[in-house]
Amino acid sequence: MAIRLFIDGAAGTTGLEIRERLQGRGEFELLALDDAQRKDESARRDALHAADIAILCLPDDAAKDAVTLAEGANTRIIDASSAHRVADGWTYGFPELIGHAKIANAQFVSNPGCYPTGFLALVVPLVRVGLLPADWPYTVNAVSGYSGGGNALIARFEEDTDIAFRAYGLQMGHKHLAEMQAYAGLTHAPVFSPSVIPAHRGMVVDVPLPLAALPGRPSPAALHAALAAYYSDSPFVAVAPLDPVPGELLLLKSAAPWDGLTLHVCGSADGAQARLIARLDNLGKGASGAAIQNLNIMCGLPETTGLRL
Ligand SMILES: NC(=O)C1=CN([C@@H]2O[C@H](COP(=O)(O)OP(=O)(O)OC[C@H]3O[C@@H](n4cnc5c(N)ncnc54)[C@H](OP(=O)(O)O)[C@@H]3O)[C@@H](O)[C@H]2O)C=CC1
Ligand SMILES: CC(=O)N[C@@H](CCC(=O)OP(=O)(O)O)C(=O)O
Repeated sequence: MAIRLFIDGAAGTTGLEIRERLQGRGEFELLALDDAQRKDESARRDALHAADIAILCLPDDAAKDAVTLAEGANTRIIDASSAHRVADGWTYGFPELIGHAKIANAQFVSNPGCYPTGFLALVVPLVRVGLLPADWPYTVNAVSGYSGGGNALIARFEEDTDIAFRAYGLQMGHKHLAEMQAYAGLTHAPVFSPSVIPAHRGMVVDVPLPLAALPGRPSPAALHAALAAYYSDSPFVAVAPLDPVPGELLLLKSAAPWDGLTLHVCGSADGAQARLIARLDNLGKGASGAAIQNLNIMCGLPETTGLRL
């Protein structure tokens, strides 16, 4: 029997990409609400109760409401919003870091944020093996395609084509800080500089490291070897070769949807400095691709999404 799936927020940016990834997936029966009903509480409650699994692609407040509406049903929930990332009773849906078994058995799974996906993929394995300290004040510089801000930011960038670069998070309180700190087990929240470029999708997350000032002075080669070993079996995460250090990394405006995540260790010749850099699609491994990966794991299906990795 097909697994009944309800996407609450199916008309939004993340929901739409999830639906696209599910095309041709006969294991799932999609419960859909038409435009007149998609924000109707009683129709949403009915769909949330009828579904085996619901994926929430909603603003945070609406995602919390959806969880309340689903009360009394055994529906398993994947929440793409940031409402439950560090909440009790929720499993953080980052299989490569949390473990597949926890996600397979969870009722409530919270999809990671797009920026934390890059940051945590780079830092967690290295903190775990003691190559990077948990009490270092890390910095994170990142750029995102404008689809990262959903329909509202897409409309803004498509209407105002004069914007060449948008720095934000300037009050230092970005909503992704909590999950970055919590899942890396850091003493201090990182200093986070997010920004948006006039491309629809794509993301670069850059963690600069003054290696010579770190305890034990880890070498770029040691960082690279640890990441390569950690992700050696991952279908989603690739670690680029250490040598040669690329002259440049590009995000292309024409980039196609992509569910992979590529990690780079760029070290200076004397080993005194390095930049850990993650490249991903904010709508792929950063959102919709990760939701499908979690859905597959929760249903005991192969975890890959069918999209290029
Ligand atoms: N875009 C991205 O790259 C990423 C997004 N996310 C998260 O995923 C979630 C969805 O984001 P995204 O798809 O980008 O946002 P969008 O704004 O593109 O889509 C949100 C959708 O939710 C609908 N919606 C809003 N309120 C309600 C409600 N009360 N009941 C039912 N539907 C409602 C909206 O409808 P309407 O437009 O008519 O109001 C819209 O269709 C957010 O929490 C976001 O932070 C996470 C990782 C990356
Ligand atoms: C470019 C842009 O605006 N990006 C979003 C993050 C997108 C994301 O990861 O969504 P969550 O809200 O679910 O964490 C932001 O910075 O708020």
